[in-house]
Amino acid sequence: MATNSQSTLDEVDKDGNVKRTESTFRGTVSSSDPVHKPEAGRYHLYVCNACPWSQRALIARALKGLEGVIGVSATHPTWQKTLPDDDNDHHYGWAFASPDDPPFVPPGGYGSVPSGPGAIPDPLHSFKTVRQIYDMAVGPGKMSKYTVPILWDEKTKKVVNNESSEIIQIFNTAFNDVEGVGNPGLDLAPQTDQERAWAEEVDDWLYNEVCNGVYRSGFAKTQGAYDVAVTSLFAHLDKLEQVLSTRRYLAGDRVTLSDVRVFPSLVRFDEVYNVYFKCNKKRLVDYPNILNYVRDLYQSYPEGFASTTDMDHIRKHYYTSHAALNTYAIVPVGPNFLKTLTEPHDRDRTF
Ligand SMILES: N[C@@H](CCC(=O)N[C@@H](CS)C(=O)NCC(=O)O)C(=O)O
Repeated sequence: MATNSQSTLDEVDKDGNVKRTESTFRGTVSSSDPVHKPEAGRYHLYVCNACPWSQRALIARALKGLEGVIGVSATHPTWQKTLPDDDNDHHYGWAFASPDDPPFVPPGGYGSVPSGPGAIPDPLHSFKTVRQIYDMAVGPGKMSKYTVPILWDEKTKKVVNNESSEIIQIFNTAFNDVEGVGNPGLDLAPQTDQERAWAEEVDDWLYNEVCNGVYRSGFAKTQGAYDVAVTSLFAHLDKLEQVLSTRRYLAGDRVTLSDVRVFPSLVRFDEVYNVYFKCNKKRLVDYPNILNYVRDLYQSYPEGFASTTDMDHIRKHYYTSHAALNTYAIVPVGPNFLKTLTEPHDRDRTF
């Protein structure tokens, strides 16, 4: 396993398999937590709109109506040098910008990328990079990776949690008694023991083989590692297609956290993973049930699923951030998947 990997791109074992390290901060917000109590205006969410794990947090925040209670900042989609004045530091990662700032030059030195309207600078500390957030929380040089999303506690100046699957659970439960929450009664958790067991199983294989499976395919550093990852990815997309032939949502008769977890990976598939990560055995549009499921979420819950889908940032980020994979930072034309998403679906008639 590569040590001190500074990005998922470099987290590979000796056989070229991607091995994602666990998230570091696993705290929670709760009235029974000794430190992080639920309060309006105390917590801030740092994201990149292009990042699927960040979009999970944005969807949960929007569905629960937490916009007035938890602020958000969104980085520029193109990675930058995070210590630009230090010639001995070679880390590239997330940097903040405002839509009026000059375009960023991608890491390979070619091209020029405007932030687009989706970038939101940091209002709390005017942080220039995500690296500075971690440096403030734990001190410089303590972290080897600087990932988003981050749930930040402004009162203690600490990172509460940087694991998307847990941030969405915090958003679902922690702030329901706080004034100003738009949708405190909405429960995104599975409701019965049976649904909970099923959700756990589905979440597990979807995370390993699909959501992370696209990265295991796209960042693999040997043919063998890629072959294993991509074969399993399509076997599990076939399985998802089957699952969605008998149920409208993943884990129950309404939207749950399982849908929140998988949607961001599916919505990126045809624009990015199919091309950039070499996941091109099939496209998402070749799976009728999956396609209509994504359309259903996008159209039926636009505040959660559509408003948080920033296809401009999605396309810009992947194609312009990794000099080793796309030196000249050319963004391919794409199939206009957003248009496909607005076309009619059959889910309400089928279920
Ligand atoms: N397990 C984390 C993964 C977060 C993650 O890998 N985020 C990516 C963005 S898509 C990141 O910030 N990568 C920075 C890097 O690899 O240097 C979660 O689900 O929250």
